[in-house]
Amino acid sequence: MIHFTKMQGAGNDYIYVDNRNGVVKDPTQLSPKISDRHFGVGSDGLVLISLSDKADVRMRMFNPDGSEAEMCGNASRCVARFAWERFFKKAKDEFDLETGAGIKHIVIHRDGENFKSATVDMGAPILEPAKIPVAAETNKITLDGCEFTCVSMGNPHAVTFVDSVKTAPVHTKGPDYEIDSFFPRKSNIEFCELVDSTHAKMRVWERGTGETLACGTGACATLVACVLNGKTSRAIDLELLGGTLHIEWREEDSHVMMTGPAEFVFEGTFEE
Ligand SMILES: N[C@H](CCC[C@H](N)C(=O)O)C(=O)O
Repeated sequence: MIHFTKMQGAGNDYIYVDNRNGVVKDPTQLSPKISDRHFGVGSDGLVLISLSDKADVRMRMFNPDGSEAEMCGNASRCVARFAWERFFKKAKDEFDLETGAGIKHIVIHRDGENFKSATVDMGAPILEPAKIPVAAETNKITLDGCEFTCVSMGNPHAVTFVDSVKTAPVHTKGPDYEIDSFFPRKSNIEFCELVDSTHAKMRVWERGTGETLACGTGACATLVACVLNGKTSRAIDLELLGGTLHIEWREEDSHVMMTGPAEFVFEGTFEE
């Protein structure tokens, strides 16, 4: 019997398990079962929360196909709120989170005793093709005649610009692009529609998942692609199907800052 907490960040919903006592033995097996929206609890994946010897708290994120992602932006805000309320009892508003893509600094924005939002320092984007990874000389590739800008936020992303996210081929092309031979570790695929220099919209086909209502790392990768292609300023509000994230790519240290919501939905127990 596993006690879990369902949370969502901009509609990207995960199952969170306090795994400080190691109750989850095999997350690659558990994630597909518990994430199934008909035979399980239903979610975009499974997140294990535990203590860390390098930071204040640790997270590991598993896609519904059982694969582990190096980093997960929306989940990092939800883990931040979970730890802020349940581990730290709201005693500290800044702390560090250990992830598969390194230590991330968290700032909780509160209104008195109430959570408002969280800002995650997502670190610097990785643009070197071999480290994204993308099998190309540069981080710009052409797939199906469309140009993609490839960016890693610890996990791989490929961003293309479309006239309208409504008509973007998320489901018709996303699955093929995800596993294209350009991407040795597959890729998350983002379709971005520009609004103006400080606003854009994005839909995403996520590696190991399918379309989600939001992707935090994908939002960061999208902002980086917008700036690299001269499309927007370095700070934008990015509208996703499930909500809006504020993303800024700082000049001084090249870190990408992501701010957005994190909500509890329900508690439950799951028979493995
Ligand atoms: N939704 C997550 C990204 C999960 C990425 C995962 N699908 C991968 O394999 O990289 C986010 O908010 O960043």
